[in-house]
Amino acid sequence: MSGLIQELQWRGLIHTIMPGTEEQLGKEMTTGYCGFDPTADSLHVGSLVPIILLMHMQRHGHKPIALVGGATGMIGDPTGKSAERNLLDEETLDKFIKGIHGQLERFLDFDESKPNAAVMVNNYDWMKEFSFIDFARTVGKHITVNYMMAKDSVKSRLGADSTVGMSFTEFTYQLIQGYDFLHLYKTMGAKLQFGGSDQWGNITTGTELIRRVEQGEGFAFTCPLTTKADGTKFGKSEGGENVWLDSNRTSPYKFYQFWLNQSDDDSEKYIKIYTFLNQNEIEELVQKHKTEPHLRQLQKRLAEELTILVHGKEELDNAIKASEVLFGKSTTEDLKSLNSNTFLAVFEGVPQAIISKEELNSGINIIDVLSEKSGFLTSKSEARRELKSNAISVNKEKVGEEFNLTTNDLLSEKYVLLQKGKKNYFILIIE
Ligand SMILES: N[C@@H](Cc1ccc(O)cc1)C(=O)O
Repeated sequence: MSGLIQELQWRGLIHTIMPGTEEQLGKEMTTGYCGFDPTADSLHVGSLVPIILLMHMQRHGHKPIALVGGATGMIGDPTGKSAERNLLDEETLDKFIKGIHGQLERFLDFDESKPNAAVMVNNYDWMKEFSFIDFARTVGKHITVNYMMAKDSVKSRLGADSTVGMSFTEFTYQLIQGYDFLHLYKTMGAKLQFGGSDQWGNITTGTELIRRVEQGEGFAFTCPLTTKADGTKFGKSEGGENVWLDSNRTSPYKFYQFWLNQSDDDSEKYIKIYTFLNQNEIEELVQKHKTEPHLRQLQKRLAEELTILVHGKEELDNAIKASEVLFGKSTTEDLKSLNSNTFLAVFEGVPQAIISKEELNSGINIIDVLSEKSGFLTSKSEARRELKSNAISVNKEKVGEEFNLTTNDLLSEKYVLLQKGKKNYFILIIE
């Protein structure tokens, strides 16, 4: 039961903590919650820390509630935003809620026979029947505008340097999140809320409401927002795209690579934050890493643990296999085992040409394939020369001048991988 805060502290997961929170957690099984607004149909790596916090809670015997913000998603959290956001339409929101719900489910234990079974709620369920008049009378009356205006999320939009101002809609956001905490306190006995450090303002509006309406006490802590040693933004791939938890948006291979590419400094910090390895295991790993940094053991372990956590063991194995394909240690069989998404992710940026299926049916000689059909090599004579010197592979297998490419050579029924020497790749897409 106890020890949760201590553990979060050495992992670097505590930013601010409300007095009494550690005592509360040491005293009894505590119900605590964290909310996720549906701003896309998938969560991205930025949401992993709150998810992991929910998991730590449950591992320490407390009861986690994951809240999906169906109602708050309709308003839009102004926290950290310098300008008013566009409202999402209901159909889009519905899709987003479903996506996020399905993802959160995977990380927690919902087995109701256990006292600390996780629970998933959607704040739309209690907000949808709340009339404006009721809300204004029963919630709004307890919080002054002066109090609300003192929050950073509001202050930054009222100052002289803000040209955009803030709508009444976004201004009310903190009251809705605050009411969630009050509602969960009353109906499910939730005494704790946590989130990223930027959520402190919204969370304390909740503890304030609990105090004023119920004469009760709510507790809270926040975790630091993940930063990178080089100052760039955490959560983007090499190409600058978001790294999502949904494998259709970010392939497990890319996800694996994202963690593998972290710097030494960052991975030393992240291994504590993002994995469940204990202090001894981590210290040992860090020591090993310091003596042989070129082996990138920290990065590898980080990438392994997270890929398993988010995508499972099978996808981790695929991701490792895919990573080896690019570095030449793999066979045709390994290449064939990649699914189409992973194949494209591994060979992202490799030049491509399209060939029609009919043409391939009767077979095309490799010299033509390499030269005029693809443009991979500049001429037939260059193709002959490279083939003679044994430099050309098709799907990782060396071929000679007599080789004919046919539909039997397709990977994922669609691709052929051409290679000259070690590192020059070319992809044929057959349509
Ligand atoms: N405001 C939180 C999400 C949230 C919504 C409702 C809550 O009750 C709690 C948290 C965020 O943007 O990350």
